Amino acid sequence: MPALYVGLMSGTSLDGIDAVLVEIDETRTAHLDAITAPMPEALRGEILELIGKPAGVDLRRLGALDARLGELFASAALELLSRSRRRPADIRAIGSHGQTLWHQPDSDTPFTLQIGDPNRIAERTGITTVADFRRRDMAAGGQGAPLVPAFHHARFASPGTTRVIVNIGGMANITILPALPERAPTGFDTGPGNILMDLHALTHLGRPHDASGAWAASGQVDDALLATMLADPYFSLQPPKTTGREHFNASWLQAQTDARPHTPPADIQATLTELTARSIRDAIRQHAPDCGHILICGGGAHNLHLMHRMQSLAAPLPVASTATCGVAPEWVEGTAFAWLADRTLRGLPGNLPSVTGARHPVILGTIYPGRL
Ligand SMILES: Nc1ncnc2c1ncn2[C@@H]1O[C@H](COP(=O)(O)OP(=O)(O)OP(=O)(O)O)[C@@H](O)[C@H]1O
Ligand SMILES: CC(=O)N[C@H]1[C@@H]2OC[C@@H](O2)[C@@H](O)[C@@H]1O[C@H](C)C(=O)O
Repeated sequence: MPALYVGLMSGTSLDGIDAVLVEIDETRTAHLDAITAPMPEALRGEILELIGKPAGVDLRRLGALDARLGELFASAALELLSRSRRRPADIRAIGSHGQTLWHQPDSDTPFTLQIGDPNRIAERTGITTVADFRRRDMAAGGQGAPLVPAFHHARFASPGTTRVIVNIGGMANITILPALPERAPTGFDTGPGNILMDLHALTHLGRPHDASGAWAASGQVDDALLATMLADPYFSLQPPKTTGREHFNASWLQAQTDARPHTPPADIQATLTELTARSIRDAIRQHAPDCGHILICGGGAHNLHLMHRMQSLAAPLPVASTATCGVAPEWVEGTAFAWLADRTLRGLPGNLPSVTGARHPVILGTIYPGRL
């Protein structure tokens, strides 16, 4: 019997909350409807302030933010239901990723912190909510990310062809789906996705992103700057590996551009776009030399200049959007968290140890019951 789920995703770009209505049965996952609820500017500012000054966190603000984000996630789910004319009773569960505030998998005490109180989501919507997906994988020795590769495998694997799924959100991550179905998928974060381009566009254009990459397309790549950026040790680390705003952030960008004070802003944008495209291409070349097909998802799929650069760097390999395989690129992550919630409710593991480095597969997440 198919069941309906809602996937909620608020990613590292902080551009909004994706809420996706998904129908799942034994053999198929189909997304039926979706909305993006805007992230209120004040909340976005508070999140960035907390992430930017981790040593000076005010616990009262952190607690309040957790509660307010939970309410916002609940509102996004209810808005989606009202738009698609469904009642809470029609929905088996919500899978909520939460908002990552900090992710530190490689320290003495590894931890990852997502907020957006799931109790509030369950209480406001009355729907059973699954959340806190990353920490069990980390407790089992994994990176706690990326988690979407298991869904990529279920939805996009194509026996006979090695496919690479590339998510270009704030950060970028790849999933390698081997041609031989008996081989386990692999994957990792390749580095920055849109985050550095977004930061630079905000500073110089006053806009949250470089629409379609038009500004980057007007500039020239600064090869020396690109080489310095690519020399960042993260790019040569071997997987399993994950990264985030803790490393690739405004200070990182400032340090890079300070070293090249004469490079015009449009050229820096062209170079940042090239950094994203090159680091993804290099990761695919090194880790999936037999790749036959690249599929792109995440908001970066809407950056035409970035897509052209990916196509040109990967040629003759075909590079296409996941839309060509039936899932619009902006809804893949939300759909994945609905799928992961279904795995949890069915008592099935959601992590891939071959991706996260965990010692073994685990059932991910915590279940917050809906209304009686
Ligand atoms: N039309 C567009 N032109 C250029 N860039 C775009 C466009 N639409 C979306 N983007 C980019 O996509 C980003 C959002 O992508 P997405 O929602 O996949 O990220 P996320 O889920 O927040 O991040 P992550 O996957 O790292 O958690 C925006 O911040 C912007 O940079
Ligand atoms: C800690 C965290 O939130 N990581 C995100 C982030 O955004 C992209 C990349 O870095 C990926 O590792 C992960 O998200 C996706 C949804 C994942 O877990 O697959």
